[in-house]
Amino acid sequence: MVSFSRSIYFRCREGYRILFNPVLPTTVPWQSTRGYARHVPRKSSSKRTKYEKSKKYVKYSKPARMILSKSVIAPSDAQRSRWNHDDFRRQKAVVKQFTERQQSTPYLIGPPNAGGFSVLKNIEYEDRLPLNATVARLSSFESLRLLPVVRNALYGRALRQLDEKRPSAIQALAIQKLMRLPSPTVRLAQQGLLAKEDETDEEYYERRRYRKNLNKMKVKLKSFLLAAETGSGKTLAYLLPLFSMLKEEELQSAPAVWGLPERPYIRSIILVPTAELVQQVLVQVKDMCHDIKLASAGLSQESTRGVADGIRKKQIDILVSTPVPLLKLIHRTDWNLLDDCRKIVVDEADSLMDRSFKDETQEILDTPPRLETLVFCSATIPKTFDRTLAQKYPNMERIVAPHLHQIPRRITFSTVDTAAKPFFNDKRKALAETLYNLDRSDTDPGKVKRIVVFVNHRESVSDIVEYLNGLKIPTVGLTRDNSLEERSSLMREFIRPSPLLKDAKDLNLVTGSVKTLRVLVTTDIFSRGIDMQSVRTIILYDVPFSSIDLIHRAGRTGRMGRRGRVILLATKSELRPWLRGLATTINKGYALV
Ligand SMILES: Nc1ncnc2c1ncn2[C@@H]1O[C@H](COP(=O)(O)OP(=O)(O)OP(=O)(O)O)[C@@H](O)[C@H]1O
Repeated sequence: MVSFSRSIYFRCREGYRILFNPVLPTTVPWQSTRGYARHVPRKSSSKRTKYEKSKKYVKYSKPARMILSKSVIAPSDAQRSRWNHDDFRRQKAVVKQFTERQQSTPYLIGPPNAGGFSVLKNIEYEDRLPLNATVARLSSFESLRLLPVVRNALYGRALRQLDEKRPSAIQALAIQKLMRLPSPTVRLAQQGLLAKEDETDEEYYERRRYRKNLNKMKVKLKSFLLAAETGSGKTLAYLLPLFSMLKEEELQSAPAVWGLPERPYIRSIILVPTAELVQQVLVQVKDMCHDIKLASAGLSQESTRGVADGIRKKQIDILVSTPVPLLKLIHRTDWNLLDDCRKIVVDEADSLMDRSFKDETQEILDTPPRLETLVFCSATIPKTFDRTLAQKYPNMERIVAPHLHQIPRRITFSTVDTAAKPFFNDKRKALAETLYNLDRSDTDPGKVKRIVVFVNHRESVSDIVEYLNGLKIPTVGLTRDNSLEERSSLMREFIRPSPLLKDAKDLNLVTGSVKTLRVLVTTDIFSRGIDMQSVRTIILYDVPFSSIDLIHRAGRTGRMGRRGRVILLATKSELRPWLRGLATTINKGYALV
């Protein structure tokens, strides 16, 4: 094996070539090496793309890391003869030229030839919020501008099991930014333009006149994007400021702020993509709102018509909903149901703004006449989502956590080559063997080990469940075809802490061939947002369609500081060079693209 220290061209995703100059010689295949990279136009001018010919074409190099494949490190004679010796001189020049630009941390350019897998926006280090200074300063909830009633509910309800209650990075940054200015409604109250309990008739008419004029003025919408890695506490990052803002508005004015006291209203909405997430978020909202004294409700495709119609008659501070049922309700109502809605949170925003949901979500966002605060929240920023946001909300404030698009380093990622002996490309065999190994491993001693297996298509679920149960490995399957009750009861089981083995007789573990496992086989319906705290191992039975799916599926484990393990099963045809390098990329903590 030769030591490799020379420039090398890579064909990168967009079809351009990248000239990569390693700084250190490397001899180990798949080793990630540090160097400098720049785009290089194709030699033949007829083959150059419009962009390569344009003046905008960027010529400078950037610090970069690359996973080098075997053919690069141990090249064949034919490959070696193609290398141009001039490159070596050029490499020196490039490095010299860009030593001043070295301050930024090296980033991963992305797996070469990764096809459609890489779809995320590459976020430069400079665009990620610096963690150290700001977050160190905001290391306790007391240092954040939250109403005491909200902080008490947080300590007494959401984080009651924790001895040390500290905000996560995204929570500190989000609360600080969202609570920076009083909301327009609070400002109106401070100017005496909102109803008071004991106002005289003159005051009332005076105030209505002012308000009428103010209402005609367009409210300036403040929009935010909260983006942080999975399991980093984004739900509380938007809930705490939302509770605080709503309560602050209430405390500044009499109950009649929102119109006549008897009139129904919806003051804020949290949009989520699935009925399971409505349930999960609503449980947390209701739990805290019990102490904070705010009214909440939930709406999803599983809600009965009676529940939906009931929402029109209530005074609701926070409505948690999926887009389509809410839109149907808006259409069925002959007044503007969202007349008083001033705040909207779009959770899992990249999914709600993609092709399947975009029109419905946007229609809801355009309905409230006086929307003041709009918060998008996501663990991934795909390129298309980024373009939509830039187009629709150019003034949006982006709160991007430093580790976005990284799979947390406490998660160990490994790949099983199912082509190897003794599986011979039989994935089901490889899965069973992996499960037997996990059964014997010493993670979670004395407890039931919960394992989630993700597949790409729901048709495969029943097949795998049948196979594993045939081998006496206790397995359940879950797809959209199951009823909401079945889905909820399984979700509850996997969300709760793992039971002790001696208490788990009903799981059939005693008669099974494995003694500690409980396996769930499912599709992407379980991959977003669901907070499965006791799941330590995720098995990716199929290679996910894209880096987005990979991040969300892997993110069901290793949540909020816990450890986890992700195992990818890949057949020979799936195990392309970039996929081999993926484990190294992830385990070294590089951001995916
Ligand atoms: N400050 C905190 N300290 C400790 N645990 C916390 C804190 N904030 C939230 N958690 C817990 O962390 C877990 C993950 O939170 P959450 O579900 O909000 O993550 P997320 O970032 O929305 O993940 P995803 O992107 O997968 O939806 C939850 O169980 C939550 O209760």
